[in-house]
Amino acid sequence: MSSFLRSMMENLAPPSNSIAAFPLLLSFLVLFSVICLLKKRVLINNPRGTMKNLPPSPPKLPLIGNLHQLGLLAHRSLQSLSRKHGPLMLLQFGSVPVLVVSSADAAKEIIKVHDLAVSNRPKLRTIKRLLYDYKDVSMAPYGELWRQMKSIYVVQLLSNKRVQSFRNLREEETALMVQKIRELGSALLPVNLTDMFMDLTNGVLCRVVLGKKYEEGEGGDEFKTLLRDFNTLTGSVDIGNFVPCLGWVNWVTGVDAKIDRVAKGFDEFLEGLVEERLKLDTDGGDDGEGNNNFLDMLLQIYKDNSTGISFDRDCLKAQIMTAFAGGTDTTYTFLEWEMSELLRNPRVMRKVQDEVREILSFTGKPEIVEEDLEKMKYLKAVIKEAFRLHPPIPLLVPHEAREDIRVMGYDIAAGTMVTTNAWAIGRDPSTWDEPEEFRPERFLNSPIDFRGHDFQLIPFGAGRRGCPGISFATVLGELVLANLLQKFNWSLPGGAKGEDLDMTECGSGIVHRKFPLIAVATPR
Ligand code: HEM
Repeated sequence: MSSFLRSMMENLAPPSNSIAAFPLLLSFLVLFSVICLLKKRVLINNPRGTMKNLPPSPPKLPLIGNLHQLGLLAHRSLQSLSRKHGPLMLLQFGSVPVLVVSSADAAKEIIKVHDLAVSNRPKLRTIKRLLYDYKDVSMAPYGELWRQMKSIYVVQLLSNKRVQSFRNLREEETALMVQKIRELGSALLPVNLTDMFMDLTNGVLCRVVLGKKYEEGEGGDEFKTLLRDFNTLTGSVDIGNFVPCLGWVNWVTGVDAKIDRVAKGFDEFLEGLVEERLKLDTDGGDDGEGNNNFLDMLLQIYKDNSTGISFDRDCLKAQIMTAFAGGTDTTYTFLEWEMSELLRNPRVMRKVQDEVREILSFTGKPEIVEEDLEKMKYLKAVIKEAFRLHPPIPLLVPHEAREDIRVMGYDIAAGTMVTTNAWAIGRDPSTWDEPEEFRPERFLNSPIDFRGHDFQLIPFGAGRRGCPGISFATVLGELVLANLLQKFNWSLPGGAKGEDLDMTECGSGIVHRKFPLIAVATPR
């Protein structure tokens, strides 16, 4: 409370509990608040003599601003706030201004007009410690290091040609999962699809990124735990980022110690891998995947001085971490939601099964191969619809404005964090007819795609900082889904109906199912 207000109240306060002076006190308080608000507005609007038109904001608390309004599922809380305050809304997380983007038009204007200006990432304390001082491509500030790493990802590690080259590996890992499901199904045992998808994506990413799989007993368990902790830590809100004087909270709650343990555990693991690979190289050995893996490709660039690209060992390890962590949980979460929606919607399940089975019987082949996927139009529509309703990272990855910009008539200051609510955009009734319904037909005669050109569907983000793993993730998703639908009939345990399936969400960065997806597979 300001000394002015305090002294005014002291002067006005009657000696007894008399209420006689109350209306007068109230009038003064109202007048004082109005003066304060006007003064504040003039200060905000006119720091250098120029009027600023800020986006609407909900009221905030001292010190923490709007942080208390985030809730456990931030994408949902932000959606309800944006319904009140509009598709461009300015929140305050402690000392950090945060622009929340909740409509396709607003996202389009930001990416089409201001992509370069918002291509920074905010500096977050947990990320700094887990990702080698922001040396990985996903959280590096906009600049030379990011440009070089992103071009390695786009041109070398995840180019269409490279993604094609992982085809055998994808088919092998999918066949392994199908075999496990078949065994459970034949023994009339339910299948934990969440575990199956986690193992599958873990296996694929291990082979693609590291060149080999880590099974249980070979450090595989420890690796999985580290990865789970990594994703939980990077997705959680660290209040010290926004309210520096509360930075000690993570120390008291033990989160700091956990970050140190995970960072150290991963560094030891990655260091061991790099050493092992460098030694193999000297001995002229083979790593099992014919050097067609990210680690070997990155090592080649790391050692080769003629490419014009140079990075240190920490940077190398940071890229491996990102590819692995960025690719595994997102892809398994996407498979989990996709199958959940099919189990909840038997009509759609039958229709997509008919399509997959018909195409396979037409080709006369015993197994689905990737060329067949091209013909599966309804399956592709199912995947788009699942991405619309369940983008695995509902709030995408935050950006940061590098300079002052003007969006839809509002002034946004340099340093503002920019968060896009892809989840809310996918359910916006002004864009989508019956947005809460799982209706893949809406995509059948529509050119809308999720590759970053159609802003009403952006589960992978868009623009310069958009995800380079789109083809990698979708071709795997299509192959897995087509196999599961072709080879098995699916139902829920105990004869439960689709509408009984619990769809509760959980998690803050990557949002997955709260409860594992359990289903019964009947082999055909
Ligand atoms: C369903 C699967 C996936 C989803 C939904 C997804 C989603 C995203 C999103 C929302 C972003 C941030 C975009 C933005 O800032 O605007 C991102 C960035 C990124 N993703 Fe993915 N991703 C997936 C799979 C993958 C895979 C498989 C890889 C690599 C193996 C990958 C690597 C990356 C990288 C390196 C970035 C950082 C790009 C940058 O900052 O320039 N992602 N992803």
